[in-house]
Amino acid sequence: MSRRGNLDVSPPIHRGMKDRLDKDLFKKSIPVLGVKVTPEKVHNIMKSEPLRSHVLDLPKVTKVLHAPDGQRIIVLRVSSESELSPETQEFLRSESAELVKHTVDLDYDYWSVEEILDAILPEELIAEAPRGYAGCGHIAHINLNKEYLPYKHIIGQLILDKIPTIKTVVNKTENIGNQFRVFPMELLAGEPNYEVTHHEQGCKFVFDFSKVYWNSRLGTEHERLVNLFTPNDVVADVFAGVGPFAIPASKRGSAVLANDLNPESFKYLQRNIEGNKVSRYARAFNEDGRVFIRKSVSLAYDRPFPSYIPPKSQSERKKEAKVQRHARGTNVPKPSSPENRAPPRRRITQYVMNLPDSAITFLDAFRGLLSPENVGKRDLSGVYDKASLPMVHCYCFTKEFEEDKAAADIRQRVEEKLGAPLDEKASFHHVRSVAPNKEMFCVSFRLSPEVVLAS
Ligand SMILES: C[S@@+](CC[C@H](N)C(=O)[O-])C[C@H]1O[C@@H](n2cnc3c(N)ncnc32)[C@H](O)[C@@H]1O
Repeated sequence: MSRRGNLDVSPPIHRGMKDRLDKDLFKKSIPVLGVKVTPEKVHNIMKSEPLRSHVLDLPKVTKVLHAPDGQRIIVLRVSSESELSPETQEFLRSESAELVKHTVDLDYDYWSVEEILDAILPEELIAEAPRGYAGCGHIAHINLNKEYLPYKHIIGQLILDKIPTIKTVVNKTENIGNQFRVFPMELLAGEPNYEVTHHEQGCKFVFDFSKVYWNSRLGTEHERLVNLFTPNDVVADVFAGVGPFAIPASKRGSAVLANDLNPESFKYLQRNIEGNKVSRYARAFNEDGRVFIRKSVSLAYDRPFPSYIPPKSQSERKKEAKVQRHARGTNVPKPSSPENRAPPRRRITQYVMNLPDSAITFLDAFRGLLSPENVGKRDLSGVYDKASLPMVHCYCFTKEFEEDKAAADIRQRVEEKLGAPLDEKASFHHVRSVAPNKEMFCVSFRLSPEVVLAS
């Protein structure tokens, strides 16, 4: 029960309400006392020591009212005079303040999602009741356990009504997504509009939440990896989704080949590349991951990326404009752009593989990656160097919770697929606990000559 002083301000209980949220039933009138004073006295009396602690302090409820006779009423959190101490009563008399009756009316808009839910759910369901949602643009996404399903539309309507930025509420209906990691979902409340605009790492992502993979909980991991990359890198993102690694990496100057097999992800990936103005450094592909890995070296070699030019500061732009104005009409040669001087980027330096269920099973695609059978007659000498072959960042799940055991389990599965040992510098980063006995890790390692030149 929610109390303010002696007042019970919790919503009325309506257990058993299921299919439809009847907002009209959430009304409560609470009798209280008010102190009637002249407008000039309001401030001093409210702040005075004897009265201060008795003034009503409910969020969203006015504490000073205008009386029809021009006086003001300071609303108190007591319902009878006997709840005021003798000193307070004496103080009010000395100020010629009159005690009057007043009613505080609360309705549906007053209470929070949790307070109303607690008034509706059977008592045995309250402790474990869903207390939050994952937000993605204008969509709130919840994952209800089956005992809460009879209340799903009420829960959806509550979130919709109470959270101003939310326009659509969905429930994930199964835990098993399809090949593209897209989960079936049902609309609980709001508009059936699933195209969202979501921001991460200063980039804007547009995508259809019902047709592509997106997980806002991976934001920190996306950022961690992108921070490892530099403008010297050419990154091949094998399972790119709508671009949460690829777009921020290219915005920071890395060149990126981004691939996803889901045609919907590919469509939004292209749209996000354009929308974030990174087409110079990012290209989208729509291939199976294995095919993409095999082609990646040739893709970067045949159509190298221009070197990175950092955006000019305002003062640099002004200075350049001045030089150009000065040079106009004279024979002063135009300064050559830094792009013309720096070599183009054609060597892949990083592979990102975020498909944790099965990414490890794609690792054999790196065997013979740089072999003539895979790259044809292309001359890779001077491009790839045995000592600095590409890094691979491969996401995976393991049942092992302890870092040592998890690393041993992952190492064994990775080495089996690569057909070669990982070097001792390989690192194993714990990303998050997905479920009991399901830990997500990222293993990062450098490809070895033995693997990439295997026949
Ligand atoms: C777990 S999501 C990761 C997406 C994105 N990188 C992220 O971090 O949010 C895996 C992605 O792999 C794509 N995918 C699944 N199977 C694939 C395959 N065989 N080849 C290429 N992409 C695939 C899915 O469509 C999905 O977008």
